[in-house]
Amino acid sequence: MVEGFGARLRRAVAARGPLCAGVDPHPQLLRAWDLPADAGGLETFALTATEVLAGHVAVVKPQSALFEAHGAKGIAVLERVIECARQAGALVLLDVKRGDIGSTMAAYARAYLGEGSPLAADAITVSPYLGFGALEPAFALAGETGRGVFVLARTSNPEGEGLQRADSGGRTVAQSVVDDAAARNAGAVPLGAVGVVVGATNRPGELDLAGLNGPILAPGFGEQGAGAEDLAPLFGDSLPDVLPASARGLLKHGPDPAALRAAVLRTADELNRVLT
Ligand SMILES: O=C(O)c1cc(=O)[nH]c(=O)n1[C@@H]1O[C@H](COP(=O)(O)O)[C@@H](O)[C@H]1O
Repeated sequence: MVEGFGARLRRAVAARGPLCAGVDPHPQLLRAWDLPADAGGLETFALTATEVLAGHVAVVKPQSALFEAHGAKGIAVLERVIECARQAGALVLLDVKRGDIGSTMAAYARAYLGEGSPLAADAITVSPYLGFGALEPAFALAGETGRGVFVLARTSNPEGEGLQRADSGGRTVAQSVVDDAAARNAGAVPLGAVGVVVGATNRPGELDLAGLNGPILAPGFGEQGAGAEDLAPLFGDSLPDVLPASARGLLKHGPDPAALRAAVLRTADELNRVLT
């Protein structure tokens, strides 16, 4: 039987700490690294960043859109980033935010979670807007292959509030996503494979995460304004399952690999101090 994603993630976090390093090759960052904003620049940027970051963190999160923007060449670089991160011992959470009707979702699942697919990662981000149940093919394939799925619940951006805090039968939409994920994770040991995304920029007390039994991706840490000290008030007892994610806050320290390495080590230390 394959080892579940929850167990794989627990092991990685125990060894390296909870920081999730984003590999987001924004054109502005390429320019700041003195690279052309083309596929060649993308390749140098993404592989340099991944080689440095993936040796020190449990999870690397490449942002797919920033590779897709370069067409087929960008996708080829993304495949190499996934491989490079894996070689360096990190789990790869591919940030693709997919979500579709079930039959199409099955195709997305095969692309990103299927054994042998060139773009298969250890986990992906998905959007529940077509219904939590429409994501079932991704949950099923992730379960079979020891991979994970992170469902957007309460995102880090200010525009998410109206939709995610709307009433859904006496609870917020965001809480209903958390509850559906909890139902999917019930009984999993040590941790289920269905995670949720809850931005680190959110206010404490909005969500009940106690029964989730799954990982929580917390982007917004770093460049979007949340700091290590915000995590305990926001996540309380769920803190051990939180993966604080930062991309630009780390990547802006390149292109010097030593400076980038120092930044990721500093951030990981800061988190360890607050979280332990
Ligand atoms: O799913 C995500 O990763 C995500 C969800 C969310 O609520 N907010 C959010 O910022 N993200 C992603 O996390 C990354 C944040 O990047 P930085 O703001 O540069 O640290 C980007 O790749 C976003 O697309």
